[in-house]
Amino acid sequence: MPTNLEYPRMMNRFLLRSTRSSLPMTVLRHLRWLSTQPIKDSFQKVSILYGSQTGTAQLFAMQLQQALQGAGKECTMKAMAEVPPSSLTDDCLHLFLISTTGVGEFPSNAKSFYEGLSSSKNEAPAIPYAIFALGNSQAHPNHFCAAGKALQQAFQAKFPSAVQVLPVRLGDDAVCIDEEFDQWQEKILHTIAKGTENTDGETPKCKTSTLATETQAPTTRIPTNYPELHLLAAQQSRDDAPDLLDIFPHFYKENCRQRMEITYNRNMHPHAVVDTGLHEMHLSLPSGLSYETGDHIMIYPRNPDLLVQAYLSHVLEGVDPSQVVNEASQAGHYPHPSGLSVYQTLSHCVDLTAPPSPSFARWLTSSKSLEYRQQISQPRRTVLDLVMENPQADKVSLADLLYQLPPLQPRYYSIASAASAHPNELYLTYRPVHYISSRGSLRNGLCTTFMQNCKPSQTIVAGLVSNPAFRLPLDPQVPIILIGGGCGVAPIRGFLEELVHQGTNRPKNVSLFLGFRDPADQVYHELVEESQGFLQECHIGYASDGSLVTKALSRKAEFLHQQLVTQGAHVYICGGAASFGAAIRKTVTDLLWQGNCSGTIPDAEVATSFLQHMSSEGRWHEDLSD
Ligand SMILES: Cc1cc2nc3c(=O)[nH]c(=O)nc-3n(C[C@H](O)[C@H](O)[C@H](O)COP(=O)(O)O)c2cc1C
Repeated sequence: MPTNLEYPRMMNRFLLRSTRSSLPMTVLRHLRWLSTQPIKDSFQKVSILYGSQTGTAQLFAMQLQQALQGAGKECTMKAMAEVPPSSLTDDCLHLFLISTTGVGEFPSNAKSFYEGLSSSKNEAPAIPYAIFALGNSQAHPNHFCAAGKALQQAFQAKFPSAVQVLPVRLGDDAVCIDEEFDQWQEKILHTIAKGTENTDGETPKCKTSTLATETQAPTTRIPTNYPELHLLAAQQSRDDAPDLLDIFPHFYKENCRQRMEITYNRNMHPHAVVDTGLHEMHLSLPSGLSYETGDHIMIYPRNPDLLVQAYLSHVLEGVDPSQVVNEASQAGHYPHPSGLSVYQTLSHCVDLTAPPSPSFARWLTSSKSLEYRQQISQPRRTVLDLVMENPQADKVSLADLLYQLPPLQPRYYSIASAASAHPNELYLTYRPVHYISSRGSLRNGLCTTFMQNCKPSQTIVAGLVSNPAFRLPLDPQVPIILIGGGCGVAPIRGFLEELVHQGTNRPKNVSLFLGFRDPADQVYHELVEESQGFLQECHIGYASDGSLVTKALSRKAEFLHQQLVTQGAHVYICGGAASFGAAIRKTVTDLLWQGNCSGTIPDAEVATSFLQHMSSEGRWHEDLSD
């Protein structure tokens, strides 16, 4: 799920609902079993296990650990890969936080656990456990929380005696995952408290039927129970260092430990009054590094200096930015590299633009009845905003910030060039995000603004990410349908360039449907012209005059029906998940059955399963952003 365009997380459409009557039999069986077991001792010890690709599940795991330790529990936290399934015991509650990556895949630090579980023999004891799954339903509707669901199924199949103490919770990036996690965490604390308080022999009750629908705000926690930070006098300040590669290379993911030089970075529409047009960046590849057309790239941004200064002046008044956060003191709990100065940590390691978690926001605003989505996450209010708006509130310590804010994560982008045409460099197409929040403040996308401000000859820290599910078919006779909206043109540009580079023998069997805001966004005229030799259909439309891609697709219903149903075409959809991706999926589903061209797809249900079948056959490819 690349983000050539950074949008704030899409907000709530629906809440997950789970009722006891809709629970599978296996879960009901476990719940009945649970109600007869003396579980209070199991909950004295808690083990948190996370599988996280870009850090969110890990951050939630850390918050959970602090909340549990604050509640007096003995609590460990590890990546799932560090723990073999055979080591799980029944004297400890196991809490899994697991995201989904790739196309329905396990994060790399959870894969070995799942493989071990899948090959286990059914001899495990009654292990108590609960799962919080992370995913994005808009960007990945067919693989939503696939890893979390697969983990639960493997538990049920392989460890039939294991006890699921809460139904699996599917946290959705497209809704408000921080709030969903907060509610789940509250349930966990509540369940544990009930289990351990239950000293009179009464059996603990697991209120499964209401768990996923209750939305009352948690009120109790104040996030201050983390270990103390030890600060040392500055040795030598390197605050101007553009990255941490020389200072702390392990800060970056393994495939991201290289600098790439920017050779070109330009607004493709230089006369625009507002600088939100499509931009193109070229990066020179270090020797030995190669990519395939359709791959992604991860880029590490840093917080703008002005923002770091603002936090130092208004939030952390009196903190010396050159002091070094001491290595020895944090004993494995500190979430950032120790040995860095406060300034470096604020620049590179914490996301200063992220909204605080629900509990931190409540604490900052001294409000227990805060409407988190409406008041914090939708307008993307930051700790800086809340501190400046609530001068009477308690002072935020350096530890509050460093333990509570999400770690600054790399952002994914689709590569916009063909590897065959540019083996030593790659292109990115991105749109700088600047928008006015619902409370009237100007917001800038962190990574796109960082990229926009980069100059040629500067370097950035980046890494290639293979995307094997997003490749052109090897057989040139197979028809191809490319559908892109806005920044979704990036991977399509790569494919067109690849096809042009393959030469003139290609049959005329590629259809191109591109949609932009207005004609100024159509920055790839020349490439489209060069592609005419193999383009069977070519539609370029603009929202500004109503010539939408969905309308063009509907006009071509019969042709598309034939391509999809009888010609075995491959379809590629690239753009925003919530707006573009969902609209294209609906249009294609409708045209498949409403045109009733062949009579083989009689209704919407059959059309939907036809698309799912295309997806499992590897003919329906999506590259959608949040
Ligand atoms: C490259 C990539 C691929 C993803 N694939 C899926 C997916 O197949 N299914 C899904 O539900 N969510 C998917 N997501 C969304 C993540 O699961 C979601 O953003 C989650 O909060 C990330 O958690 P993490 O930072 O702990 O890895 C994907 C995200 C990225 C960046």
